[in-house]
Amino acid sequence: MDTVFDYEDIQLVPNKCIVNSRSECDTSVTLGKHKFALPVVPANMQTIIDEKIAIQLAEGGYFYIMHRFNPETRVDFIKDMHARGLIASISVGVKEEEYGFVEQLAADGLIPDYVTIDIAHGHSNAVIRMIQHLKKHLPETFVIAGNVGTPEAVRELENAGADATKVGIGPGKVCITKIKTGFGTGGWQLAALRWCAKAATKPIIADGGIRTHGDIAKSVRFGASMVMIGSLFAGHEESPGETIEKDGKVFKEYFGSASEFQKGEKKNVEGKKMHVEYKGKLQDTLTEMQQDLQSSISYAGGKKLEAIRTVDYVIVKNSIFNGDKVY
Ligand SMILES: NC(=O)C1=CN([C@@H]2O[C@H](COP(=O)(O)OP(=O)(O)OC[C@H]3O[C@@H](n4cnc5c(N)ncnc54)[C@H](OP(=O)(O)O)[C@@H]3O)[C@@H](O)[C@H]2O)C=CC1
Ligand SMILES: Nc1nc2c(ncn2[C@@H]2O[C@H](COP(=O)(O)O)[C@@H](O)[C@H]2O)c(=O)[nH]1
Repeated sequence: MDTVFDYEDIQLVPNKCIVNSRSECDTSVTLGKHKFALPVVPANMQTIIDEKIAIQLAEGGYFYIMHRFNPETRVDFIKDMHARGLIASISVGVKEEEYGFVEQLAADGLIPDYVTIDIAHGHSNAVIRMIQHLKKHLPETFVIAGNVGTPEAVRELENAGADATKVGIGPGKVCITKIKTGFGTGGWQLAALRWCAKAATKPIIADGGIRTHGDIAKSVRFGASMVMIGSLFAGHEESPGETIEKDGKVFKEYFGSASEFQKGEKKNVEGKKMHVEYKGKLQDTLTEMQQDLQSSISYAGGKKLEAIRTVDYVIVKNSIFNGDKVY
């Protein structure tokens, strides 16, 4: 591993513009059999997505991944999404009961379009076994496996049959893995993404650490096909979770999937809870993200997302904000 860096340390270098308007730039991306409006997916966390948001995103042409924390609702969720003519994209864990769940889906002919194996330490035999189980019983389903932070892990999960791997251990806003265990890609997520992308032969989803819309373009430059985002999607009108008022300002809760609040117990806690300022409508954020990414594509000197993948970059080591606050 050579030089490491993170989102803050990088600036992309502009190329000559070839469009007359940023609206000419196409931010769409294909993952598996479907095309989506943005290379962005809200995190599969309980304070980020619920059934209503999943429908809103799918109807709007955005990718989504439903979380796995109400396991008993997943069958009806798949049926409902398919009845509406929408993609069904769910998450699973690796505990014993999940094997039976996958077999039941296959027996009932309920085939999710996407299944994400959502585990903290994805470079494990438990995840490899689940990939193989999914591929055996649901061969048509696109399987996303994670999370990992090394090229070895990407190769092993791809070889086991994963259609995409999710990279990011510890860079999340409500993550405390890096502090509690000393491990992860926190602080060097962008470099880890580049390292993993060099080994990957299938799509990579960069997960965690996105703090500004420009970080999406940087992720694409360093090899991501899709970017998973939690904190920037927290705090919207539609966001699940408690709303509080403090000093005349409205906040909404955002908690980690490995937090005490999610688990209901203080065991192997690797996540925390925070309150984020109310952000208004989710669609407004998605629209702004799309406009910013269209602008990124224009600076890359192209009309499509692919233009970003080859731009030059410089390492500026934590100086790009120059004391400015972004949000
Ligand atoms: N992206 C990230 O950086 C991180 C994300 N998370 C999120 O938190 C949620 C909970 O994750 P997770 O605890 O994996 O899920 P689960 O609580 O469902 O645990 C899955 C299984 O893996 C075992 N397990 C968990 N961590 C380890 C480990 N480090 N080594 C060996 N076995 C392990 C668990 O056993 P046991 O509990 O007995 O060890 C359990 O049997 C997920 O949504 C995940 O995405 C959590 C931490 C980091
Ligand atoms: N270490 C932990 N990571 C977590 C936990 N819950 C979720 N996550 C990861 O964070 C990203 C979102 O990151 P953000 O910077 O965009 O907010 C999410 O997709 C998970 O991979 C947790 O409890 N601990």
